[in-house]
Amino acid sequence: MIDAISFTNGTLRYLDQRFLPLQENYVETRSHMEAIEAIKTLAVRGAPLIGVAAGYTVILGLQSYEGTKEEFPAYFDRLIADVEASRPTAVNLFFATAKLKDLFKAHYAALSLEALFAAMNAAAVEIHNDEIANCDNMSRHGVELIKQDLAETLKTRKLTVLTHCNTGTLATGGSGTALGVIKLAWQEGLIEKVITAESRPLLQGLRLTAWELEQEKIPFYSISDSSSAFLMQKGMIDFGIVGADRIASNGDTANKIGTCAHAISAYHHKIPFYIAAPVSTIDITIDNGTQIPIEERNGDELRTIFGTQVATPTTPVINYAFDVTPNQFINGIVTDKKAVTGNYSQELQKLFT
Ligand SMILES: CSC[C@H]1O[C@H](OP(=O)(O)O)[C@H](O)[C@@H]1O
Repeated sequence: MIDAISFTNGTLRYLDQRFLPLQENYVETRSHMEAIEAIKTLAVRGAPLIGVAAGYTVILGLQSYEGTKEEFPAYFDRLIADVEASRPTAVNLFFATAKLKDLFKAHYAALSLEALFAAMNAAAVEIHNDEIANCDNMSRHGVELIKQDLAETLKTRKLTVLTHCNTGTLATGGSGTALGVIKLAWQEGLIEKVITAESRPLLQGLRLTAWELEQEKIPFYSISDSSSAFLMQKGMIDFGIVGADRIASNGDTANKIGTCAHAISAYHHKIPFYIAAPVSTIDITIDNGTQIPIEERNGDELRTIFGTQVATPTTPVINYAFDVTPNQFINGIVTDKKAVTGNYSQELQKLFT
């Protein structure tokens, strides 16, 4: 399996995703500021992997601390704030920092800094291991849902599935969320081919999902984001499955920009459209998608393509990194605990009991 991220002997090692698939550059660092920059620049990306990286980034910050125990709370607050400022939408990042903040609150007074840091280090490793395990559970639940919902089609032929952005090993450290479901469905003989939307502007679909599918020898075609409606109209897509960066308690889902257009088109063409995400991506504290902070990124991501200027430097740009798909366009939310369908407000809440 691709080694997207690891933490060994106090050193964070990650595969810099900005240069894939043409260059496989691994980076090692012991600097939490460098790790934060890696998250900001999408060298490390993908909601679950951002959560894993956030945990390890805090550990790097702890390793750099040289002050007294009395001075530590102020340092820890700044460290957490810097990590949480790296990317605002993927709730997995805040899920990870919340775990570490809870450990601080519970144990700072009683433990030595050494013991507290050891407990936080163990928690960061647990977050990573959990995300890997989540993928396997999610994949199983997703395949069962596909077998159920597409049973009629499966009687006569295999399926063609649309996906968007990258939700595989590069986004999770495990087999993947949506792409993990796709990989298992392929292994079980359910999939004919994958249609991977390029995912402008940073092309996670064209670059990263295509690279993962090539590694897995799964047949696929890449398409421009704007092609999905036409392929659906021509009957070339049987279902869609994508990841998520934050899911509201009513099932409204934030995911890579372009997702909502695919979902609305799928709804119009009566094609099932699913979200696959670990429970750590669900923000049960918010009622609906309007409350999800949507990251706006530098307009140069559109004005240039990987260093080549394609628009004038003064071209005005609106560059939202994510959009929000209303729950009415989502046929099911596949999590590591179960596949949720029906009344999301009720059913998602049950995942936390
Ligand atoms: C496993 S879901 C990953 C999720 O994260 C991606 O965003 P980014 O590449 O900007 O980190 C995209 O929204 C994926 O769906």
